[in-house]
Amino acid sequence: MAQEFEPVGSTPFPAATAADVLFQLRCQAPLTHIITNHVVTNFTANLLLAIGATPAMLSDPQESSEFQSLAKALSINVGTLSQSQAVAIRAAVDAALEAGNPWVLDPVAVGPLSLRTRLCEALIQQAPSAIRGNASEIMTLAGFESVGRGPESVALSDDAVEAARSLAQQTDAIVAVTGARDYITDGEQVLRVEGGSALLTRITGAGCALSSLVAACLGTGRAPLEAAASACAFMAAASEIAEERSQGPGSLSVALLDSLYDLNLHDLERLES
Ligand SMILES: Nc1ncnc2c1ncn2[C@@H]1O[C@H](COP(=O)(O)OP(=O)(O)O)[C@@H](O)[C@H]1O
Ligand SMILES: Cc1ncsc1CCOP(=O)(O)O
Ligand SMILES: [Mg+2]
Repeated sequence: MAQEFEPVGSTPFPAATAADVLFQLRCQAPLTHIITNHVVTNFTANLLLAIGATPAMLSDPQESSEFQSLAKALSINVGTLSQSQAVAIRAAVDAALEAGNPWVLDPVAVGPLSLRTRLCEALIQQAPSAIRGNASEIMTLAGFESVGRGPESVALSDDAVEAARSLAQQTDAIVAVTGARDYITDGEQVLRVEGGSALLTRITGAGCALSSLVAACLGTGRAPLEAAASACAFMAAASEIAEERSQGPGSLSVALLDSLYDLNLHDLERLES
């Protein structure tokens, strides 16, 4: 349920636009190449399939490069990065740019760890279409002061809006900073998605899967700001319904797949009330 809160400069994202992107997503089922961490691979693939996208998890450097001629979008996540995965990520991003495909970065736990931090700093110079992270990650990547605690945020998304805007201006990417409220910005306009379920923080992979859902929405060819905000709205609406149907984190993650499967305009409109 939406709260009485109007952060200066942000506007609520309309349900009707999200429903339109959902329709396009289901019509096109965009093939989305995902290089992600080994904690969330299965959950991410199931989540994309449930809503109607087509995930493909490939991580060999040569195949990652070749696959971009087939895929519509690429999702990169550094959650369990290794030196060899970094090679595949670089190959895939180069190929995505070559093919003209949109690509999304999820900078999991960027900051305290050098391998992923150096890679993320290099990747944001490579024209990502969107960057999705929690408040700590977005603040760190934007060069704002922040203390991270591994993959979990220690900051509020409400306090990371300026960092998100700054990062968007630095990179020309859409930046989505998520948390109790999600903010999605192109550096000027800031859209807001409210609602959802705090129980999402009690299962692993909600943020990672959301980043891949952003990539799938971008793969429809929709304008990146609307595509990224739509993915956030899908997760918020579906998790709100899933929480009502579940008893805790275990049943929530199953109920989330079910509610994404039959998500509709009516569900998305609940976020506005
Ligand atoms: N307190 C909360 N209430 C409702 N939804 C939340 C809350 N915290 C996070 N979420 C949602 O959980 C998903 C993952 O976001 P987040 O926790 O910020 O990412 P990460 O898992 O990368 O840390 C997003 O859809 C976000 O809106
Ligand atoms: C627990 C964990 N450890 C490394 S990656 C990862 C998953 C993080 O998932 P999310 O960022 O979606 O919470
Ligand atoms: Mg994360």
